[in-house]
Amino acid sequence: MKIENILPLDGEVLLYTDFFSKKDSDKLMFSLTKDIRWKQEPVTIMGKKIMQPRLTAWYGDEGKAYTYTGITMHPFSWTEDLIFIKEKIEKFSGYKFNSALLNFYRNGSDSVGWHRDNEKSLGTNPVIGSVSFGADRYFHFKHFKDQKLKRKILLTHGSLLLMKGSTQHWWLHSIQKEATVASSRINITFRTIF
Ligand SMILES: O=C(O)CCC(=O)C(=O)O
Ligand SMILES: [Fe+2]
Repeated sequence: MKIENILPLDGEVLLYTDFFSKKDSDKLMFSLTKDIRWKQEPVTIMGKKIMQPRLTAWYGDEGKAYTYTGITMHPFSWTEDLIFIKEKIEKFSGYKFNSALLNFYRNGSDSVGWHRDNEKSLGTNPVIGSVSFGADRYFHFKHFKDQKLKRKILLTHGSLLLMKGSTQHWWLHSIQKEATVASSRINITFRTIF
C-alpha cells in the first residue's frame, strides 16, 4: 500500500485509515469517553477569558510538565487504553512519544481554531501521531505564507494521521464546526516534549 503525502509542499502528512479495527475502535471510543478526565478549560484570547469549544485532557510520562501560554500543565498518568494506542503507533511508525493531548468534540458545534503545534518544547520538526475515534470530521490545512493554499481530509473512526517534517512550521490546521454532525469524536495527538 502506497500512502501519499496530503501536503503539496513544505511538510509531510500521511493518513492511515482503519489503523485500528472497527471492533477496537468501538471499544476505545466507549472506554475513553467514560474514563478520561475530560474538562472544558478556559483560554485567554486578547485579554478575554473564554471557554474552549471542546473538552480536553493531558496525559503523559510522569514529570513531563508542559508550559503553554504561561500556564504549567501537569499530565495525568497513562491509562491502559492510552498505552495500548501509543504502543501500536510507536511500533508502526518507529517514533516514540512521551505525552498526549486529548480532545473531545461533543458534536459538530465543537471545533479547534487555526493553529500550528509549534511550541518551543516540541522541538524544530515535531512528529505528531494523531488518532481519531467516533464521528468523521474534516481536518483542514492552510499554508501559513500562502493562505489560499489549502487541503482537507476526512479523519475517520480508527484512523491514524502522521504529521512530520516542517509541517508545523508552514501549515496551520483546524477542525471547523460542521452543523450536520450530531455525534461525538475523540482525537488524541501523541507528541514528544523535550
Ligand atoms: O482534533 C484533531 O484532529 C486535531 C486536534 C489538534 O489539532 C490539536 O490538539 O492540536
Ligand atoms: Fe493541532
